[in-house]
Order: sequence, then C-alpha cells, then structure tokens
Amino acid sequence: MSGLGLLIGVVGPSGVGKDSVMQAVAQARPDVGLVRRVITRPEEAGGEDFEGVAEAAFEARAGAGDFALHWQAHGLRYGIPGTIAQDLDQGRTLLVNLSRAVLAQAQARFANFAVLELTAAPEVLAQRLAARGRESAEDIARRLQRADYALPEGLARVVTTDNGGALDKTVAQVLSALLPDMTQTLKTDKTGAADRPETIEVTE
Ligand SMILES: Nc1ncnc2c1ncn2[C@@H]1O[C@H](COP(=O)(O)OP(=O)(O)OP(=O)(O)O)[C@@H](O)[C@H]1O
Ligand SMILES: O=P(O)(O)OC[C@H]1O[C@H](OP(=O)(O)O)[C@H](O)[C@@H]1O
Repeated sequence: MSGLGLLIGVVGPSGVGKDSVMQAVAQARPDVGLVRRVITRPEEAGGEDFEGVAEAAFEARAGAGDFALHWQAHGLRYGIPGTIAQDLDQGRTLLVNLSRAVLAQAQARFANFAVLELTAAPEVLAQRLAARGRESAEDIARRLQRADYALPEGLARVVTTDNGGALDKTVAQVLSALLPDMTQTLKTDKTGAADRPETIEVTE
C-alpha cells in the first residue's frame, strides 16, 4: 500500500464531464495533480492528455507490473502508471479518471483514497457526447447503455456531485466538499469507523 497523499478517483458515466471537472479543479488548485493514463487509443483522438499505446505494448507493460490499476472498457484498455505511488508518498493530492469497475481494487491498493462520483441526466449525457464528437453514433449508444453502472459496495469515502449544470458550479462544490474536508475525513478514519460508508451527497 502506498500513499500519504490523497488519491481521488473520478467516476461517472461517459460524457458526464470527468475530464472537464478534473482539469478545472487542477486549474483552481495547482497543488492537485492529474494522473496521465495509458490507453490503447490513438493520441490524435484528443480529449484528455493521455499516453496512447498499441495493444501489444499495453499487454507487455501490464505483464511487467507497470500499472497500479488497469481495466478494459469500450473496447479499449486503460492503465494507471505505478509511478503515481511516488507522488502520493510525497503527500501530493492526485485526481485520476477511473472505471467504476476498479474502485474496490483502488481502495484496497491506496491507503488514502476517495471517490468523486459525477452525475447528470441521461439526455444531458447524450447531448454532450454527440457535441463532443469523439465517438461514432454507435459507440455513443453503447456508452449510454453503461450509464447506470452501479458503484461497488464497501467504498469508505464517496462524494457525489451533479454536473448537469454549469461547470463552475460543479468545481466550487467539489472544492468545498472534498478538498477542504481532507483533515476531517482523516480524523473520521482514525476513530476506527473505516468500515462505515461515509457518503456525502452534494446538492445546491
Ligand atoms: N458542466 C458542463 N456543462 C456543459 N458541458 C460540459 C460540462 N462538463 C463537461 N462538458 C462537456 O461535455 C463533454 C464531455 O465531457 P468530458 O469529456 O469531460 O466527459 P467524460 O466524463 O470525461 O467522458 P468520457 O468518460 O467519455 O471520457 C465535453 O464536450 C465537455 O466539454
Ligand atoms: O463505465 P465505467 O467502467 O465506469 O468507465 C469506463 C471507462 O470509460 C471512461 O473512459 P473514456 O475516458 O471515455 O475513454 C472512463 O474513464 C473509464 O475508463
């Protein structure tokens, strides 16, 4: 296990705004770092800053144990470099875009881990994915089908924030709900209440 620094796993359906919120939070808080993912997607696809690799290279790196976490979704493979442990050990706070399917694994691996779950109405997701234009209509339909994938049981720290409205509003809510609460959250853990889910629903 590694990490004094807080690792915040950002999750939610495709198109909800995970990358947009992460970038805006990191802009507002330069002490917060963004994890650069390794993906079997051509870098020209745009969007987040990621390292695009071929399937064989991904497989080799996964086999060599280079990834702290890796998963498959939407016909792509995603890896989180094991080197993030060094930043966390130095006390850095990091934001990472994760699959909802790897959250239990992430919590087991990282000592100081929280989940930021973003939500938006289905029609908002559909409209945003179409406007973004990174995927085909067929891909978008498949992504929308996965929109209501549930979070696993047993997560200790989850903050849920609606991103159906303006991005600025979401960022303000994330900053006040999650980052300043770090000391409080750690105090809660020290009382031995780690197995009691601490879920914060953020509304207006
Ligand atoms: N609050 C917002 N208001 C309006 N548009 C937004 C908002 N948040 C994100 N968007 C837009 O919605 C689209 C999807 O956002 P983004 O790529 O950040 O989502 P994502 O959750 O990372 O999606 P994916 O999982 O598919 O990568 C982008 O075009 C982005 O500019
Ligand atoms: O539906 P779940 O499993 O939560 O997420 C699956 C994947 O979808 C998104 O990928 P992308 O950023 O759109 O390529 C997420 O970042 C994650 O990697």
